[in-house]
Amino acid sequence: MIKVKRIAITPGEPAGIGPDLVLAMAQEDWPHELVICASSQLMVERAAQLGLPLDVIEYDPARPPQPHKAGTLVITDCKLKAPVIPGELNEQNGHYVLDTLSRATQGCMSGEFAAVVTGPVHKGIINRAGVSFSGHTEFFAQQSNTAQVVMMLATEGLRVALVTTHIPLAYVSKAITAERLQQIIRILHADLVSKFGIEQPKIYVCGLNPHAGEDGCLGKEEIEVITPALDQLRQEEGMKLFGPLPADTIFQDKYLADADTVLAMYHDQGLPVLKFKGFGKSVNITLGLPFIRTSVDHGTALELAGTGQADTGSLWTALSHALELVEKQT
Ligand SMILES: NC(=O)C1=CN([C@@H]2O[C@H](COP(=O)(O)OP(=O)(O)OC[C@H]3O[C@@H](n4cnc5c(N)ncnc54)[C@H](O)[C@@H]3O)[C@@H](O)[C@H]2O)C=CC1
Ligand SMILES: NCC(=O)COP(=O)(O)O
Repeated sequence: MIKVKRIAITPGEPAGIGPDLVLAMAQEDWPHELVICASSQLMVERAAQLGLPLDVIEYDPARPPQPHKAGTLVITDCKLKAPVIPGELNEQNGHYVLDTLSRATQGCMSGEFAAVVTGPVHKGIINRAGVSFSGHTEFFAQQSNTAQVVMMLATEGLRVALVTTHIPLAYVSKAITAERLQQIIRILHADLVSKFGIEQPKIYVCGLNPHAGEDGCLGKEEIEVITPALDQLRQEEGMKLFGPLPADTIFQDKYLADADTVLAMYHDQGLPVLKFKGFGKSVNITLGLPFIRTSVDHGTALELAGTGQADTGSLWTALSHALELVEKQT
């Protein structure tokens, strides 16, 4: 019999679809306890707007974890700073969102929670609230004092990891140093072995420039940085790395049938392909953190908040994936 674990869930931006999705997911039984880091008032109001039954249970860390029962929500209350209107961002609640993430981090770091699953946040409104914030990935890394983490999204038949995450395109080339690339690949390799049970991961690496630089006439990063960094890892650490290959032709069956993951150089080089294949059925996983963190593949979809039209597919995938990782760990 499996031991019941506590999984933290952060619904994210209160005016977005995160609360709706969490409420919809809560309508089924789950084998582990789900602890929602959010405002109880928000969840009760949104449940009423959606016409969903809800029995709120105040979170008690002293109580042994219980499997999640359909129609209930165990909530560790985080106070809103302002009332919420679905679909309307309010910068006064920027700090509320960060409070929910900090509560989850603190619980994951102390061992209170076995994992955290995050709903979508709105990066812009958190910045408008006066906090420099580029994403959960960077926030959790900073809060857990982790120097380097890796963003990887996965859907049926494809995993895509990123060398750079939420930075302007103009900064990407400078950010791709041999040191960073090697750190990222080591984390990716280690987690594919330990978390995904792949003995000798095969990592297919994209070039940065069109046609992977075309022998240097369309850009020199492949020759000066990427190829030497990969060669060193192949020779000294025995990793199975392929490339750098042109990003416009790497995503074809010939390579994907063999690849355990594709490593893209930047956000919009890899994620559009992944989302074209599996938007709404993908999970975002942060590798290299001292705890398990999975997330949805989509954003706040403000126009759908409170309508009951938002699709729960990605949250379901993210939660199922977190539970798999938790069970594998034990
Ligand atoms: N995990 C996270 O916290 C993420 C947050 N974001 C943030 O979300 C905000 C809005 O970003 P957008 O680029 O507009 O992306 P979005 O994912 O919110 O919306 C893109 C399109 O997909 C639709 N959509 C998204 N999720 C859906 C769902 N579950 N069911 C049905 N339709 C859905 C929306 O209605 C819209 O048409 C931004 O601030 C962005 O930074 C974006 C991606 C991930
Ligand atoms: N495109 C992924 C995204 O924006 C979510 O990033 P994060 O908030 O999980 O770091």
